[in-house]
Amino acid sequence: MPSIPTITLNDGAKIPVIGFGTGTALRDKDAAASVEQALKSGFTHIDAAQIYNNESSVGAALGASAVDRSQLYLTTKYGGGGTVSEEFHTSLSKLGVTSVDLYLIHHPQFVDKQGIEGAWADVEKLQAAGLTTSIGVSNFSAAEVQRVLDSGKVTPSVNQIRFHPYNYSSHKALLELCSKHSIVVEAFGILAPITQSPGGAVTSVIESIAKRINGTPAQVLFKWALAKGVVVITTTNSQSRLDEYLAVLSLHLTETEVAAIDEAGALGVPASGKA
Ligand SMILES: NC(=O)C1=CN([C@@H]2O[C@H](COP(=O)(O)OP(=O)(O)OC[C@H]3O[C@@H](n4cnc5c(N)ncnc54)[C@H](O)[C@@H]3O)[C@@H](O)[C@H]2O)C=CC1
Ligand SMILES: O=CCc1c[nH]c2ccccc12
Repeated sequence: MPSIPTITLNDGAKIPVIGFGTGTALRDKDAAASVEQALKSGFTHIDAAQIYNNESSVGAALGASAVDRSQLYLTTKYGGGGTVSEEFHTSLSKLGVTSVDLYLIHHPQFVDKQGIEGAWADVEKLQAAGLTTSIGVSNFSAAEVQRVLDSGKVTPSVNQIRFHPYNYSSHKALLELCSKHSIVVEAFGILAPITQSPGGAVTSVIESIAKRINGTPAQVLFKWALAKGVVVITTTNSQSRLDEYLAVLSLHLTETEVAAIDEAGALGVPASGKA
């Protein structure tokens, strides 16, 4: 089983470039079997969150796995409700771990009266206490990232955002700011051109590239995102899709193909689709 390559974050920690998500279809569900299947298939990076309401089942799968904690990359996210410290410790307890690799503020709207600045200061304290190796944000706009940069002592290591060819050009200012501060972008919703906006300009381009590389359109979208230097967070309950996702590691797109996907994406989602 080939090991998943890593990217080095701005704090020196290494993050596997593909992660298995426990939200979307697994939200509010027992995720144990799906996480166990992903770990057995070779995923070592698990993306959890307080609001997915399934951290205990994720923890059960981690506990049952033959994979040592030191070989796992575990993320969870602050979802509001209580203070950052309270919710973080509840997450640790549910996940059955003593620390995580990455803790994110899940959404700028989840920070309540403490505000973005107050929540970030609390997240920084968790890192200083050695309870999370890296810290970051999710669904933050460029203006919201700038507020963290202006108020914080620590630069976020990650911003996890919805990212696919149809919204890539709209992220220009955010991606430039993240790049300037070496903030790694994590992509969710990368398969939106297949799952939510089929039949648009991107479809024919990724189908044609898939034929050339003897792969699938989903694999082309993953490779496109990896070519942009982002970490891909995806999910599935299907063994064949897990194998399909991990097989991207041995595929290659040319610069011309990446540019062709950019151009098709910039034409926008089809009328029936979702950006
Ligand atoms: N930070 C945030 O606010 C958010 C984070 N996430 C994280 O990202 C993870 C992945 O998010 P998604 O948007 O679900 O990822 P995704 O865009 O990779 O889609 C995965 C879904 O596509 C389906 N799929 C795969 N290949 C397909 C094909 N050829 N045809 C049709 N369907 C296909 C899979 O079965 C799965 O349900 C979540 O589980 C969660 O961990 C997701 C949403 C928001
Ligand atoms: O983790 C994902 C939660 C979520 C689901 N849909 C959206 C849309 C925008 C931000 C977060 C989410």
